[in-house]
Amino acid sequence: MDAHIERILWSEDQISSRVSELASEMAADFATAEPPPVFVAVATGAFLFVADLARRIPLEIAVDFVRADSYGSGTDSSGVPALSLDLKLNIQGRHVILVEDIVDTGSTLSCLIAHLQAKGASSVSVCAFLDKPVRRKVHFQLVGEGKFYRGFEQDEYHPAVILAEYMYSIWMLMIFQLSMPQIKAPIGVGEIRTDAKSMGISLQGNK
Ligand SMILES: O=P(O)(O)OC[C@H]1O[C@H](OP(=O)(O)OP(=O)(O)O)[C@H](O)[C@@H]1O
Repeated sequence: MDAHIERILWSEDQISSRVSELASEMAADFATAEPPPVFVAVATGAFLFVADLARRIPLEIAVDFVRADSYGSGTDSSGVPALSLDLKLNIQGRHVILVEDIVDTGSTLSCLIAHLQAKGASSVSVCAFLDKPVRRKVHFQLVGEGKFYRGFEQDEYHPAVILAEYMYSIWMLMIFQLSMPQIKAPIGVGEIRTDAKSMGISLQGNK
């Protein structure tokens, strides 16, 4: 295994058989579509995935590419993507299958689906290699009879992320407690006193 790969989620055989299943499912769904559907792959990430699908699907499909860039850094996009590569094919009245490698916040898909609909696609489906529904921020709507074909789903957070978020919550709670002035609030026969130094709460009788 390469040094930069932390862990393997799915083996080559698992991926290969899942791609074949997706191709078979789409072939059955579009068996009678005339003309056959167009694969619109989202550059750059989806180029290998669309090639694998195209080799396995027994239909005379056409392939084209689009690209939408959202200007951000690291793994979080800035939000609203802008189209930076457009189709060459005319998709007016055609069934389109938008092929993505990863669906994360959903903003890229949302932007591209609207674009394909505006170009006159009769339906827009999505075929994503990997879906991360826990990261979704933008809800995307398929067009016409469009379906969502999903290769794999990654729902869980990485343990390191869960630990980091837990430690952050504890740290924020400690800062909150330390910055609070001492509170003296009577409740019936007793009172609650917060001791900022020990961050404890004690019940004491009224004096
Ligand atoms: O659901 P979203 O939050 O919009 O993110 C998903 C998009 O982000 C990635 O592309 P990226 O912008 O990294 O470009 P690339 O494929 O050229 O690497 C990925 O390939 C998707 O297209």
